[in-house]
Amino acid sequence: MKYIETKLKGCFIIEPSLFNDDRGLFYESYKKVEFEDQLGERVDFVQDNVSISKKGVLRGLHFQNGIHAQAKLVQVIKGEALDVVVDLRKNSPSYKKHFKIRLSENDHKLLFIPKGMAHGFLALEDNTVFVYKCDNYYDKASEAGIIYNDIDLNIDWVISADKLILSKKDLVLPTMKDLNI
Ligand SMILES: Cc1cn([C@H]2C[C@H](O)[C@@H](COP(=O)(O)OP(=O)(O)O[C@H]3O[C@@H](C)C(=O)[C@@H](O)[C@H]3O)O2)c(=O)[nH]c1=O
Repeated sequence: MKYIETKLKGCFIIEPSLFNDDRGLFYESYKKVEFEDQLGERVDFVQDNVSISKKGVLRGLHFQNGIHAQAKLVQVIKGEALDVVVDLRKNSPSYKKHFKIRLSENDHKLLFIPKGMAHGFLALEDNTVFVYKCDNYYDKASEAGIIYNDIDLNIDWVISADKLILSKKDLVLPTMKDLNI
């Protein structure tokens, strides 16, 4: 497995070693000892999530507040998604910067998102299956987010706004300015 740090410190792209044979494909998608060794920190995942999205569905940009903050290890096992991470760590050199990556069933890449980031993704195909591990439980009261089209972030979501499908909750998320970020 290859671990490549992104421009956001502590946020890694993971490229598994792929084993193709006559039957198909095998790869390890997560190996705790190697993962923690590469990251240089301990991460105890406690919850696994799956979401299935139609093409054009945008989920995000989400995070959980305070002690409920979550690090996430995300991947797409069917379809394709544009994954976006925003650095909200005030002391970080990449504070308020975002990183984008396409994750798909074809490249088998994963992304590790440390605590202190907002996360969202856009499904680029119907029935995109997004699978992720979290190191903290879902806590409804701690849910928070930033609106996907925040002017200061200026994220290029690659498809036009009229084709995006968002939840009612995500359509009314505040801006970074509203949140004093
Ligand atoms: C996230 C989550 C949701 N739910 C419930 C709440 C709600 O009724 C339903 C759908 O929730 P949401 O609309 O918040 O789901 P979704 O918009 O897919 O939320 C997710 O978005 C991506 C971008 C992330 O990074 C995740 O951490 C998470 O915030 O599922 C849980 O039971 N456990 C969970 O961990």
